[in-house]
Amino acid sequence: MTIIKLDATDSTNSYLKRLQTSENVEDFTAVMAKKQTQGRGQMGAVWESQASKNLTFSVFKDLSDFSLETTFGISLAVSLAIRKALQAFLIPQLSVKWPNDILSVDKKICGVLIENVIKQNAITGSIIGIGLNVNQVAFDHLPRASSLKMITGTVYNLDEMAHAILNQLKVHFDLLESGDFLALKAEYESCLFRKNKPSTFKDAEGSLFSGFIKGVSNFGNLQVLVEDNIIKEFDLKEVTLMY
Ligand SMILES: O=C(O)CCCC[C@@H]1SC[C@@H]2NC(=O)N[C@@H]21
Repeated sequence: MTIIKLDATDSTNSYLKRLQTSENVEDFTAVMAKKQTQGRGQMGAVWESQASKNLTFSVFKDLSDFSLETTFGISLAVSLAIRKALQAFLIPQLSVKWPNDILSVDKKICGVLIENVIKQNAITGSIIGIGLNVNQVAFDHLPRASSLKMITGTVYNLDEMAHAILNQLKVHFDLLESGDFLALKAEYESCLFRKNKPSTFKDAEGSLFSGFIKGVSNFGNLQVLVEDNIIKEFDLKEVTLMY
């Protein structure tokens, strides 16, 4: 597993995307940058991260020989791999906020941006961008963000953390490849943030509604009990969990 280390780039996801169009990139090649000038988050958001304090890295997963039933499998493997790696560092109360934010003690410590590489109408690879807040100690205007250092008081080595996540990514993609999709989904649902708790959501029009998260579909849609016996499914563009 090659790790390319950069002092700065626009976005490690964009860097890896460019690299794989110009050369043959091996499975699990990773790009790590001390600083991103245009870090990207989900749904077009900006990802901000203090230089040299956190992990901002992207991993290329070759999917050309991978039989993938649904792309949600990638999301499952990635979220659970990060969670497992962090468990080994004894990070407390880890949960996954749908679809793939990692929380500790109900605060967001890690965001994931998965971008698929499509060639001739088929998904041939995935660029998995991981922003893990490690040693940063303040997040102005982001009251729900935190870092490993803020939670445990420990300063962590970024290289060690990256290797631990890479190893777990490999383990979890192997599980996915050997047909463990439903087992991974069950594990994901067992650590799903606010599952079965009364929660408030915002729909695409901006209206609030309440319900209980029950799980996820095989395609990764969030299943919410909105009224007695009525479960509705939402995709990422259709709903935001307001906590
Ligand atoms: O929660 C989110 O919105 C996803 C954040 C993903 C951030 C990471 S940092 C490394 C990689 N490069 C990027 O530009 N984004 C991802």
